[in-house]
Amino acid sequence: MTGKSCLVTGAGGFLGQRIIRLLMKEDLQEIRALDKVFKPELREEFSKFQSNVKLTVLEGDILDEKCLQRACQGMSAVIHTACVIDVTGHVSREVLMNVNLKGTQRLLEACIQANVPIFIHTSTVEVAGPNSYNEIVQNGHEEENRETVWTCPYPYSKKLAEKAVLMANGWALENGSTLSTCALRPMYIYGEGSQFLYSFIDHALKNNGILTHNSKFSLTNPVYVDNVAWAHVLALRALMDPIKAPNVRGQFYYISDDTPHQSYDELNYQVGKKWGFVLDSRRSLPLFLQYWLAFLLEIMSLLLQPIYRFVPPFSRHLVTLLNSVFIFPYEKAKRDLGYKPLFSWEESKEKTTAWVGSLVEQHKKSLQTKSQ
Ligand SMILES: NC(=O)c1ccc[n+]([C@@H]2O[C@H](COP(=O)([O-])OP(=O)(O)OC[C@H]3O[C@@H](n4cnc5c(N)ncnc54)[C@H](O)[C@@H]3O)[C@@H](O)[C@H]2O)c1
Repeated sequence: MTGKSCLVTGAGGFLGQRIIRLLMKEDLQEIRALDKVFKPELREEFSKFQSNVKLTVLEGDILDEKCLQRACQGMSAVIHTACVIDVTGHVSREVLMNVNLKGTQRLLEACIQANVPIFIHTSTVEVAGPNSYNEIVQNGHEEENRETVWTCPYPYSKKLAEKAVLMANGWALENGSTLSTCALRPMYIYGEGSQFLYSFIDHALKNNGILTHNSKFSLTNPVYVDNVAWAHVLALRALMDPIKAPNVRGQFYYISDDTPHQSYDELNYQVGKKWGFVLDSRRSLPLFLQYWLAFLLEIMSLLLQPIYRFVPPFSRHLVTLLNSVFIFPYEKAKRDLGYKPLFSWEESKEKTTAWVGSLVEQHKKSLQTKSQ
């Protein structure tokens, strides 16, 4: 990849910063890290990297066309992870559609104008479903062409964004060459710094160490964050490799690893048990009741819409997402990208557990300070 460069959007996020760290070890000339906002600690870490690669940090919005033009200028590739994730309904539909779909479309247009020939898009397994908790997917694969039927903004905007990216494969650039695109669909991502894991642990810390247990019926294959980041680096290498690229252009890949199949709650427990966290042992409502209750709450929200914004505590989509068997191996990524997880389950669990331990420590310290 000598003399090559890469722009990473969402570079201040959970996944984006891991991609930057791995890219710094690649044979690249320049990396541009773009995000709406960077935490000061991360900026400092980035400024201290010892590497031959030039790292430029850009603060800007992917909806800002001028910012995108500047960011894309002279780049050989774009890895697009910037996104707003929300499955609770707290973020407005408009924001999700704008950032996730319009932002992706604008970035594609900026690549055409700036002659950036490679575009790697971080999609999500959610573009494929699950559509019903009754449907069991234990060995899902790319050839099935699964598609979410939900119109809630996160899966919907991600589905349309991925379609836009894959459709753009083969587009002519201003200089006459063509754009190559591909999309990666990671499973639920865990690891140090996960905002979801953080909120589960934070909630449990305020609840005597009891972890919520509302995804009892799910069976998924979560993936460790550095393994997902690694898949992005391999996708970049593949699209830059004239021999591998023809197989990868216009394709999407499920990205998982060797993390054992488990429910989301079980994963929280696995990385929290060392610190005394336990799963809530109370019985929960049968799934079909949860689902219909969610439906009633959604109707209530719709009726109240003209006078009040009522966000239901859970939706049919969330009940389905949290209670489905939805598992996708990584065979196609292995075949085309040479993907093999960098970290085993044991290593990933150990790192994540240590991070959970640091959250527990922080919590204890903040309690001590309050009591002084
Ligand atoms: N976290 C998961 O479990 C998971 C699972 C599958 C796929 N993904 C995908 O991975 C990608 C990264 O997710 P993440 O978990 O790192 O999320 P994250 O929220 O930590 O990172 C997203 C980053 O995008 C940035 N961003 C948002 N709006 C922006 C804008 N308008 N302009 C510039 N930057 C903007 C945010 O500031 C944030 O730093 C997303 O595309 C997501 O759909 C995540």
